[in-house]
Amino acid sequence: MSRAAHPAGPRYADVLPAGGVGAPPADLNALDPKVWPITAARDEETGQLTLGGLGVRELARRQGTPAYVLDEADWRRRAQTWLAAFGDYSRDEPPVHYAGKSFLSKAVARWAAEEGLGLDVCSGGELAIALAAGFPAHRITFHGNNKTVEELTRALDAGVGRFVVDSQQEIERLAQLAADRGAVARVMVRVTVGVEAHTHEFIATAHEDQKFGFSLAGGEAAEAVRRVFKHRGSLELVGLHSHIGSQIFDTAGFETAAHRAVGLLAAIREEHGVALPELDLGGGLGIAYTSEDDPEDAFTIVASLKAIVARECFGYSLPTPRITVEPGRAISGPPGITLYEVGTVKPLEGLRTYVSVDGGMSDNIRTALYDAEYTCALASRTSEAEPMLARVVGKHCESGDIVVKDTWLPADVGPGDLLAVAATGAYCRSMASNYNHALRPPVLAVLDGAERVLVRRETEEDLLALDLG
Ligand SMILES: Cc1ncc(COP(=O)(O)O)c(C=O)c1O
Ligand SMILES: N[C@@H](CCCC[NH3+])C(=O)O
Repeated sequence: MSRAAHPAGPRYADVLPAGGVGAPPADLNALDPKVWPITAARDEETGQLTLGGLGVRELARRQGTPAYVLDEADWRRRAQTWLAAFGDYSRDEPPVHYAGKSFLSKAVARWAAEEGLGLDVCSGGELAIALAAGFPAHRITFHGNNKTVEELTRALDAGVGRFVVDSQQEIERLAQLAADRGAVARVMVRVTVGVEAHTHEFIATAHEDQKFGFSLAGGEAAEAVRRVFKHRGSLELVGLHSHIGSQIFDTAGFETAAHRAVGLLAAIREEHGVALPELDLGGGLGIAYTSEDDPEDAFTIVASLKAIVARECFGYSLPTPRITVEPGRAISGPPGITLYEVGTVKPLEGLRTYVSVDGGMSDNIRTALYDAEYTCALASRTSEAEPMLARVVGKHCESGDIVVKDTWLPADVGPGDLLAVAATGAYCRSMASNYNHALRPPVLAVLDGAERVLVRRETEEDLLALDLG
């Protein structure tokens, strides 16, 4: 082992593992395939991380840091896998709708279109990107608890395929807007199924005390269905929608959600004589942010969802509806990494070493917001230095500006080194901010040894252009 470059910093043997960090991995240079994109590898000669056949040193030299890098092959493979898990389906009604909130750009919308996915958007902005990319409108689902009249109008005019209605007011608004145009909007009713998903409070969405959906227990969901049926000329009810939260590993939550949603489907048939054709169980399928996470594969999840719904429907002698899902993170998360350059290293005696990078909470708010955990690796080279307990922090004026709370890095990490944080393809660029007037990093796609800028880096001119003085 080489000598540590920061002798004042804690050695792993001297400190208790903090905040869930386990013992250091046997090989700090290894890239766990569960966590890193499929094409991630170490260059044999230089030791640098390569992605899509490109070395990160050259990439950083050309494009600068911080930068989000997306492995296009991995993204597409995940989309294909989710669709394949469903077997046969109509191309006009794909069973998998990619949740664009996780990350959407025109190129990504085109990848989704080419792979045959549907697309879930939840704002006028996401809709605008999808339409600008030429995404087929009939494969778009429009979500949101407070869609504006302008957004609904635009979506109706564009021919959006499904509206997931989320309030009584919205049902009335949409019915009116559709009637004004002589159109019929295809609608799903979002049902709050009362499931306590085992995930962070801020990303759980099916317990009673939150803003999304119509409560099943309170009877609001049945009332919403009645209201939609009242507007038969302008609204067509195509199914029910349930989304229980994010980063979920345990299918028990989906099981309960399906049980309760199918109960409502049965009640609807009883009351209205209609068996609705579709049940959307939402997204939320977990991914491996660290080697400790063990997500099920898409085939296992889909088979289990299908079996649960079929069993529940059999119990009610109901025809089994078409099942749809809306994975965001499970498609876009693992293919993405963030590349940073180290600026300063500050060993704190007896505690840990703070490694400051050139980004932070403005490009990844998930650590501060959800206590999210990430995996980080020295990317510009390999190192045989001993492991040091590190916290990777950003450059913002905030002590909670943490990118990776606890990680083991080689003790010789220093200024100029590149660090890569894995699984940042979802909810990092899409939740990025300009805090401290930071310039949001670019999104680069890498494939077969070439990179393409999907979203360019912001410039000071961009900042100044918004500020009218
Ligand atoms: C309605 C809905 N569908 C799908 C998703 C996508 O979730 P995830 O990216 O965790 O799969 C979300 C976000 O949580 C959501 O709110
Ligand atoms: N943004 C969240 C997920 C919730 C978004 C959709 N309801 C995350 O990063 O995990």
